[in-house]
Amino acid sequence: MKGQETRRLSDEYEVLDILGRGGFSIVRRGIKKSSTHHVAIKTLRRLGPSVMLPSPPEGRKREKQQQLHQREGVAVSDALLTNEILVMRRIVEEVAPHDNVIQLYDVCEDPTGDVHLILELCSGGELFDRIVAQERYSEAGAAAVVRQIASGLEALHRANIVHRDLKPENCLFLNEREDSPLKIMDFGLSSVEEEFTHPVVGLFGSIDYVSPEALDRGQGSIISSKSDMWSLGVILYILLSGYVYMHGEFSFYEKTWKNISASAKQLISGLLTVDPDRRPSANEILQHPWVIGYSAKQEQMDAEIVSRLQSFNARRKLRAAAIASMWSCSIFLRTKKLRSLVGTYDLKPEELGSLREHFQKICEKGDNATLPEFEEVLRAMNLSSLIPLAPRIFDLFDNNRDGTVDMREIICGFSSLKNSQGDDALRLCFQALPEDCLPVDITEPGKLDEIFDRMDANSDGQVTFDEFKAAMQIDSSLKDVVLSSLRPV
Ligand SMILES: Nc1ncnc2c1ncn2[C@@H]1O[C@H](COP(=O)(O)OP(=O)(O)OP(=O)(O)O)[C@@H](O)[C@H]1O
Ligand SMILES: [Ca+2]
Repeated sequence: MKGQETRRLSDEYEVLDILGRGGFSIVRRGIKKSSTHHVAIKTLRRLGPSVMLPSPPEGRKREKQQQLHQREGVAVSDALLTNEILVMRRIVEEVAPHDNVIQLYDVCEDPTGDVHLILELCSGGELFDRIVAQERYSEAGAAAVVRQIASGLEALHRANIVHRDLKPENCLFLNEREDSPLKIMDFGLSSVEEEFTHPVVGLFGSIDYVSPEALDRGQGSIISSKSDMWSLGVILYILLSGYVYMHGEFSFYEKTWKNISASAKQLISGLLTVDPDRRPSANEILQHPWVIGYSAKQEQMDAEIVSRLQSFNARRKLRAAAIASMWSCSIFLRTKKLRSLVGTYDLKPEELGSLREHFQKICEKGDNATLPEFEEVLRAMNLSSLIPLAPRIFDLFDNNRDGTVDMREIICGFSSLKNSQGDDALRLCFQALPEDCLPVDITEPGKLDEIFDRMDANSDGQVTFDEFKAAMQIDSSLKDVVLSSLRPV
């Protein structure tokens, strides 16, 4: 990684298509202009003035602590962002390059405060996607996966970095080749063992893979590198059975596990040991006979396990898609701001339809509009009273600060303006979105209700803060919704 000075992303990189979205980030493909090297660009948005990319080796610890403490009063999204950058920098200094840890090439910071992490591009897909697509799947194949994750963890743990959100979605293959390295990524929730980590960081993370000591926030529960080993145990449990591991319900049910080698079961039992001190370390399991491949079976896994794994993966993806749609919740929150700008500007359904048409006609590049294009749409619709406000409205919707807005979001915003009830607004949001950008089932009758019911634990038709918090802990992806709502607009 080179110099720390603030440089604009667009000077050095050409930004291409979207690879994925996170809670308050967007990841896009990019090309380094000077070398045509392909990269992934993860853009994180921050509040307030630009701070603290550099950190000199001497007295680094104290300085970082101060920086974090100083920022304690700021938004959650900011604390997480700061954390991710600190951890990535530590990886650059003490871990990289490593075959199984995502590499950070560079950091760019825009004058607006947005930070772009220039990362190694992983184009080989997610861990489980590849496993279920394989024609042959054996214990030996699963062992190769565990070996790679353990090897990455060993290097991270040696640098005192705890990932804290290890899950299959955060393991990507570098390329399409069969022998592609598997990379651990997404350090947004990670921590450095001997350093201060903003407590808010611990609020998030996927409950399915989290260790008992991380779950129990009581006194004396210390999150250490052993917490990652638990998560690896859960991943392995799923890899070899196709069953989701439930806390406290851990068994090697006779029928499912009868063909799995004793050595693999012994490893799982070790990793899923409640007492972290008795749980093996990454370094230790790298010597384990099953992990090195010595005692891992070569035979094709039972068809039943493979098909269960496939359906687990499908369900997981569907859930992720539904939750990604909930991300549109943020549209609702933004609508409030829009209302404060333009009042209850009532657009009739026909007008909404024509807004969409105009956008489609005028926007050159698919769904995204520039400010002049947006103004042109307003003029075409005889909404000239809104033109003086156009830059501010535009700004409200320009999530990633790239000078364009997604016209679908603007339509959603306007369509929900007159409906002050959140529920209705949300429903409208989904209706206004073109069908092809929604997960298939979200428009099904009852689907949205289901999502709300899930959050509304006492069924009084309202989601209290406590219910919301509980839902967030059960389903970490809900943090997307929260974070988007905290995102500055
Ligand atoms: N280096 C990369 N190469 C290819 N795709 C990537 C890369 N980094 C991230 N992605 C894609 O972008 C998505 C979001 O990235 P990431 O998980 O880092 O964001 P996040 O904000 O931490 O998300 P979350 O915490 O919600 O999982 C990933 O699921 C993945 O599909
Ligand atoms: Ca992620």
